[in-house]
Amino acid sequence: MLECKNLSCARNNKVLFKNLNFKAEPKSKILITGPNGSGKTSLIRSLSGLLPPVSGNIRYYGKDIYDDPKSFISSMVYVGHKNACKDSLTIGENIEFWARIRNTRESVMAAAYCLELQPVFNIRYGELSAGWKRRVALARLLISNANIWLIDEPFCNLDSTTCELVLNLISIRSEQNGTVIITGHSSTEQLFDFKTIDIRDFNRPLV
Ligand SMILES: Nc1ncnc2c1ncn2[C@@H]1O[C@H](COP(=O)(O)OP(=O)(O)OP(=O)(O)O)[C@@H](O)[C@H]1O
Repeated sequence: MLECKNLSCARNNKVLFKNLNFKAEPKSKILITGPNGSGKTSLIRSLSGLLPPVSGNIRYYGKDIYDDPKSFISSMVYVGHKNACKDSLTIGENIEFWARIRNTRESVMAAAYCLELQPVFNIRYGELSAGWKRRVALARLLISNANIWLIDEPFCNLDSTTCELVLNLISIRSEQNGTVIITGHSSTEQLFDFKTIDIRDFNRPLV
């Protein structure tokens, strides 16, 4: 279980949120929401171990993730705003690159299949449209074997059919004892079964 206790975050001396508490159990899906600039990306980066909070802590099964980052990192996968792919490599080569890091090369074709990437598998990433690029980035989730998926705006640039596809993959991950935390600007009908954390509920000034 991932647990945030009294989490506070500031950027450029501006408090984004304060005393944020939540528990993310296995088999859960959580949506972090709020307006532009409210701190959704900052929160999900904190949860991924990339942005230490100003105060409070994030524990994974009781251990502070910033005390033992190595063991936490192997349990989670983070897909940020940026797709983190190389333009000059093909889709297959990009996915294989991540799979080598995770030691999961056998899952490359399955990941490509789940995200229906076969038609572009041998095309260079730099030549793809924004939506296809996002699909490639999301393949990182599937080659990770991680229990916790942290995804910053997963549906950015995706058409409605692909959104459905990704929502299905998220549901399967959570049903298989996973925890999926995503960010988005608002809750929609499609996300009705996500628990929502609205950053605005925690953005009172620090005193
Ligand atoms: N690397 C950074 N250095 C300094 N300040 C930053 C940095 N990244 C973000 N900020 C500031 O932190 C605040 C929150 O940004 P953040 O990206 O977390 O918000 P957000 O809710 O995800 O926004 P959006 O919906 O626009 O993506 C903003 O005021 C932003 O300017």
